[in-house]
Amino acid sequence: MSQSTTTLSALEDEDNGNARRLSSLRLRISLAVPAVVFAVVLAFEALQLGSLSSALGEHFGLVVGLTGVLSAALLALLEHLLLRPLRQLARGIEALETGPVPLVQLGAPTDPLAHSLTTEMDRIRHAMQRAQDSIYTQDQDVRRLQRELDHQREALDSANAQLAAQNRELASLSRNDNLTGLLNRTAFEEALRREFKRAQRQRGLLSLAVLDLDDFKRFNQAHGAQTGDAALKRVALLLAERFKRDTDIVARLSGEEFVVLLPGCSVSAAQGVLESVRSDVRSLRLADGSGADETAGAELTVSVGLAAMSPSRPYLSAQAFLQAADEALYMAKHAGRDRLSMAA
Ligand SMILES: Nc1nc2c(ncn2[C@@H]2O[C@H](COP(=O)(O)OP(=O)(O)OP(=O)(O)O)[C@@H](O)[C@H]2O)c(=O)[nH]1
Repeated sequence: MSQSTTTLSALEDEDNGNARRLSSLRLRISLAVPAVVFAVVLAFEALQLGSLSSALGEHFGLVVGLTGVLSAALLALLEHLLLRPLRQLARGIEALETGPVPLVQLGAPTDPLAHSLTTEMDRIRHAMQRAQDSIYTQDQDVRRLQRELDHQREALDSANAQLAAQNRELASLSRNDNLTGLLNRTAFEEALRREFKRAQRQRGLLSLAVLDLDDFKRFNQAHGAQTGDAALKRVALLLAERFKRDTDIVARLSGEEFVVLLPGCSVSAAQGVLESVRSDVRSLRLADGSGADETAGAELTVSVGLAAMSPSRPYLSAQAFLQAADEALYMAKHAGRDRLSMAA
């Protein structure tokens, strides 16, 4: 059985129950009223005429008559004042669910009570309709707000994604050198601290080379700053190509100074690769913007200071390690440039 059928039959049951209760009420009033009236009349007669038995005997007919008349009057009064308005009220409430309440449904149009009830029912119905409209409007508002919220959430997500991308770019910018794209000094120092600690802990090998282009001031003056920039980029590319293991770190420390950090690399292996890098730099022919053949371009050399850390050659700190490589570079410069010097 469907739910609507069940609801309908429940409503019908309720209507039948109400009708039964109304009939029962009417029956009880019909019995109670004559009994009460009869008792009142008897009491009155007894008071007036002395004893109850003589009163009953002599005025029985009169008492019955009076009781009947009074009962009928009282019943008519109850019907008019109580039962009929109750029925009209019930019908009115039922009618509220379906629409406007017609006057005929509640009673004669001329009946002031029925008219007043109809008016009240209409007012209640209108109030309920307004409340329903208001709930509908609020529901629409909530749905609209929900949609707006969804849009704003999407916009926020997209803004967050953009922000994350910009942050990544910013982080990359703050870790990379603008001209060459290599790691900058900040990123290098971070890596040096990390790799130094690791080598210390694991008693591993760590090689560190500082490379500085020779007489770069003169190079710039002779060929122009643009050619100088191109030379820096070319050397950076060369280093990146030579040191491409995952663990290798190549950075530009400043102007014409580069650094290479090689975890797990022995001093002899590092020395071999760095010597070949030095030779490659000397072989570079950089166009100087004069339009001449590139092979006849500007010549460049590099000096290298190399320090190597191992269990037999420990350093006290990362800073001391870097300083050792710097001192080796100074020696290479002092010895005439275009060479590699080992840290003492
Ligand atoms: N083109 C160019 N030049 C730079 C850049 N950064 C630094 N320089 C120049 O590099 C030159 C470095 O000069 P110095 O410190 O005297 O060193 P050097 O001339 O190479 O001499 P040594 O290092 O002793 O061989 C300066 O003239 C700087 O202007 C850069 O990004 N681009």
